[in-house]
Amino acid sequence: MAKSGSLSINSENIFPIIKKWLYSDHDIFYRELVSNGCDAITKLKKLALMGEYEEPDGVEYKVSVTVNPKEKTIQVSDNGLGMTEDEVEEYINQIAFSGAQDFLNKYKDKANEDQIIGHFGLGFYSAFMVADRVTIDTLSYKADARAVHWESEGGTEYEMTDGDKTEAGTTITLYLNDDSTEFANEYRAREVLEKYCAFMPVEIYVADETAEPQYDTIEKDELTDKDTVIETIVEEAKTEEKENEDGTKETVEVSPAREKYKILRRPEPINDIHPLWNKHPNECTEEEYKEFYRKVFMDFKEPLFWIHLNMDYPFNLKGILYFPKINMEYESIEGKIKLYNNQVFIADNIKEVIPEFLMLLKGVIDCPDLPLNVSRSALQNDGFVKKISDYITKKVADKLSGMCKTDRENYEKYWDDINPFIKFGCLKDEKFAEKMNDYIIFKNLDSKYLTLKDCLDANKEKGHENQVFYVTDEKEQSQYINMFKEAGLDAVILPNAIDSPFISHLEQKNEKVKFLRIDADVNETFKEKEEDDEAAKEQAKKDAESLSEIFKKALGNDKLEVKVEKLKNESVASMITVSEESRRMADMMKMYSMYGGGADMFPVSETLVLNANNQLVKFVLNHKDGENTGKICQQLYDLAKLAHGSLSPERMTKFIARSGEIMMDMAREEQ
Ligand SMILES: Nc1ncnc2c1ncn2[C@@H]1O[C@H](COP(=O)(O)OP(=O)(O)OP(=O)(O)O)[C@@H](O)[C@H]1O
Repeated sequence: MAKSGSLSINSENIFPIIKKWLYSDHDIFYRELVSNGCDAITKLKKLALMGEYEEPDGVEYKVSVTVNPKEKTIQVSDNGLGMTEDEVEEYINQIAFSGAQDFLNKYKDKANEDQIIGHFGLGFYSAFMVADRVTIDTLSYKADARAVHWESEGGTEYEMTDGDKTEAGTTITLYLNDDSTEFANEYRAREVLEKYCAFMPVEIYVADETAEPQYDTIEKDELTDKDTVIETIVEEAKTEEKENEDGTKETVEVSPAREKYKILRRPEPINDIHPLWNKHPNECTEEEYKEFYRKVFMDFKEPLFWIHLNMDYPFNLKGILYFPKINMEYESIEGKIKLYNNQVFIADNIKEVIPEFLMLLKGVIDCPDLPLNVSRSALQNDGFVKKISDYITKKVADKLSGMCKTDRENYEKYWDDINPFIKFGCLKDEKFAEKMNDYIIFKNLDSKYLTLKDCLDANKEKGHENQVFYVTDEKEQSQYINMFKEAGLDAVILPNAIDSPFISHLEQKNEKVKFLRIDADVNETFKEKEEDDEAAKEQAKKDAESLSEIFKKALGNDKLEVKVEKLKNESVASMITVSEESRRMADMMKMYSMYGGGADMFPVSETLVLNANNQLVKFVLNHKDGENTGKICQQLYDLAKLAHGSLSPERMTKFIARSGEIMMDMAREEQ
């Protein structure tokens, strides 16, 4: 048999396009060739099961990748079903080629963002991305099949002759082009194969033909039939001289003579052919889940918990989603969901399949039914893909709500870590929000966890119907927290950036409910009852106007909002309140300003609240033009500001100088 032909229909341009188009990740040729080898083995195993093929005794199915950096070659060998001459003609010369051509016709004009997921569908011809010359040596499993040798340079012309393969299977040899020699490096090969093939269903071995052989020494009883013994090492018995009671000496054996073997290092497959996600959840242990997580994500912090997805109908989907432990202060939250198709890695974080908010998790999803040889935008509009995404969302919500109902203790324990994720999910996905509605909890000032209803009920009792008070920063808002506690009021702690949009979302859903930061206003409970006496009211009004004037003048700020209240707690002189609306608006602008908007367009409107019951405030009112009045006003304003967070550097410098002066005055008085 000798046959040559041209693959060319009008193919001159095709291979340059393949090379260029896939330039960014042409390492996928490894995946394509190795997965073809796995497929060939899986098919042969099926034939054997059906009785159409008799397996040779002791057959070990495997795909071997052998690199040779000196010759710049790569061989991918399998002992699968192989191909007859007719099959090479059909599958390689016609189908594979037309497959490659189809693929290009469809996608060559598309921009990068419309990339085909994982470039499925290119198959065997991806070899030409990295090789100038490719050969196939194959022998079909069929009884009287003849071995075939196929070769092609540049991928457009081929030659077929008799081959010399004697065992069923296929060996593909790539003669790498000068740009791609890196792939003949064993470590590079391992890196690529570990990325794409880590869970393929047939054992994959990698070796460098040119590397020096490596050896191990094993005990005699560890030897198996598969080992190649290089040398038998005889360790002589160890003896010791021992003195008997009667003073005579004797030599005793402490360890017997031993035989050991020096063997060729046993090859280890690079993959795990039984990934944990394929096991039934009932059969997996906690340690197995953790081990799998460490191995796949190289994250040595333990995950909080996980969800094992296992579905056969109406579509096939398996996977494990982990909730990672997040250190909010130092890390941005960035998850990783690896997508597989029948144990073949496709890509990370494909947002068309996995709901965006789930991208914060880490996990693996294997879905053989996914139409992956289509473009991303087509995937996005695919009803089936939407169903998959909905299923995953539902499973996550079920797990969380189930935990809240039956394992509340752990749910609370994890809440601080998982709540940003849940809140993000509620904002992004209406269905998820609905399912999670009753399982959103809030940590209060006593570190207890309450539902929204609990908070509303408690506040209603205290006369604050439909209001929820919250703290965003326990240090900055400590003055207010203390006042709240003294008054027997409660607030919830919402420290994360996501909380601000989340509470707006809750307010939209529960129309009457209003969230107020603890410093948004002076709470009615802190104030003395208003006087009934008209004259007293009139006087209070006048005093307030007068105080406002004095402070504005002393602080040189006409626009300052001043409010005078009679607080029950006389020791409080001044405090700052910040209007809820303007603060939220400013927070939002701050968030947008990261994307180029102006943060200063919406200044936060703050009010200086003075306590008319406080002695210092009274002093100011009665000593409008006093020598120290200005200083006292400034100091009271700065103190209020300090209790509310911090001063600007400039203001802080003045504050320290002024405090010094005040103490100096006190010292002088004592003299
Ligand atoms: N190692 C192999 N052993 C046996 N047959 C093979 C082997 N490699 C390829 N083939 C045959 O050649 C055909 C074409 O291969 P190719 O990789 O181009 O596409 P595919 O595997 O069918 O599809 P895709 O890779 O796009 O999922 C295969 O369907 C298979 O029949």
